[in-house]
Amino acid sequence: MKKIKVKAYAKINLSLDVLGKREDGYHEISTVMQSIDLADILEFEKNEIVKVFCSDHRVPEGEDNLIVKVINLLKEKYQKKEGVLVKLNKKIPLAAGLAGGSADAAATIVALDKLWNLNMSKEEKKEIALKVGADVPFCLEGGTKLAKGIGEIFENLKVPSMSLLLVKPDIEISTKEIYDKWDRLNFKSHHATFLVAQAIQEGNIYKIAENIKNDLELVTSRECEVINQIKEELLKKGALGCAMSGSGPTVYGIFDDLERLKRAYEDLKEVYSFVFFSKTIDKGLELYE
Ligand SMILES: C[C@](O)(CO)[C@H](O)COP(=O)(O)OP(=O)(O)OC[C@H]1O[C@@H](n2ccc(N)nc2=O)[C@H](O)[C@@H]1O
Ligand SMILES: Nc1ncnc2c1ncn2[C@@H]1O[C@H](COP(=O)(O)OP(=O)(O)OP(=O)(O)O)[C@@H](O)[C@H]1O
Repeated sequence: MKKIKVKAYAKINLSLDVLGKREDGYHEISTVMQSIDLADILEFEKNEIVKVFCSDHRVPEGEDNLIVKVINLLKEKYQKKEGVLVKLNKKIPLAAGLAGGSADAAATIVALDKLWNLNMSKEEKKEIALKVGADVPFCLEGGTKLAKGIGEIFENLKVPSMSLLLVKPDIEISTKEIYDKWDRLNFKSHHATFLVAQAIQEGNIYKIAENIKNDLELVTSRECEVINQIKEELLKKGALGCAMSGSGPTVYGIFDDLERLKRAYEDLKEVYSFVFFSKTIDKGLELYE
């Protein structure tokens, strides 16, 4: 029986400017999105029924799972009667600001396109992706992108390779709540994206690290003081710069010295439940048939 295996990579936001609220409730943003070397592994196999098995029991296995959402959208669009078995080996922490569910959704689009011989165009894949979530179109493409709109209008960038330390405190964040609070709190954007994109174009990791900034950090760190604490610790331990990813709570630091990074990893893993040594990569998905 044909099986397809996909590695679905997480993302971080090297910048995130919130520019305003649209009529549909979504926010216009300007952000630099970056794939990182931290991935869920998914296996897809033809079957009569639809069933998702996940290694982490906190992940919903029914209709709320973004994988199931993609399967149902594709079944409807292409009038498919068959099902699929999906095994998800979850490595990307949940509700962490790292687009874990979105990466799984993107993986499902490319896997089912192959498994069900759908011959989807790039535009058709993107259309399904956007129906599932704002981060899913990025996860389909991956790499480094300047993203506008609600995060789906792209310009390619090429980032120099960077070593990162990710630290996630033990809290889970609702993206919707954080955007809602952004409106209520009336914060002003830092407009960091332009400077970060410029630094990337110059290939200058020091300038990138100096400028990384995420507007949503203003909201999340109000409730989770630990975010500022992690940032302070990362800087003290030699990070060139650090910021929160997405709606949080994961914080990452950029390092140019692997010895310092290793020491920071050893120290911080004694304190926080998820500490991960990662690096930037140039793709969002990897498919094995
Ligand atoms: C914070 C980021 O991760 C940064 O890349 C994204 O903007 C969020 O992307 P996502 O989690 O895929 O978002 P979705 O699942 O589509 O939306 C969750 C909720 O976040 C809010 N949302 C999301 C994206 C956006 N540009 N504006 C928003 O206001 C909406 O209230 C929406 O109901
Ligand atoms: N395949 C999936 N993997 C993880 N969570 C999923 C999945 N499908 C649905 N969910 C639900 O979505 C919630 C948010 O999960 P996810 O890990 O995608 O958040 P996130 O990384 O903060 O996303 P983003 O960065 O795109 O805002 C989870 O708490 C879970 O209930």
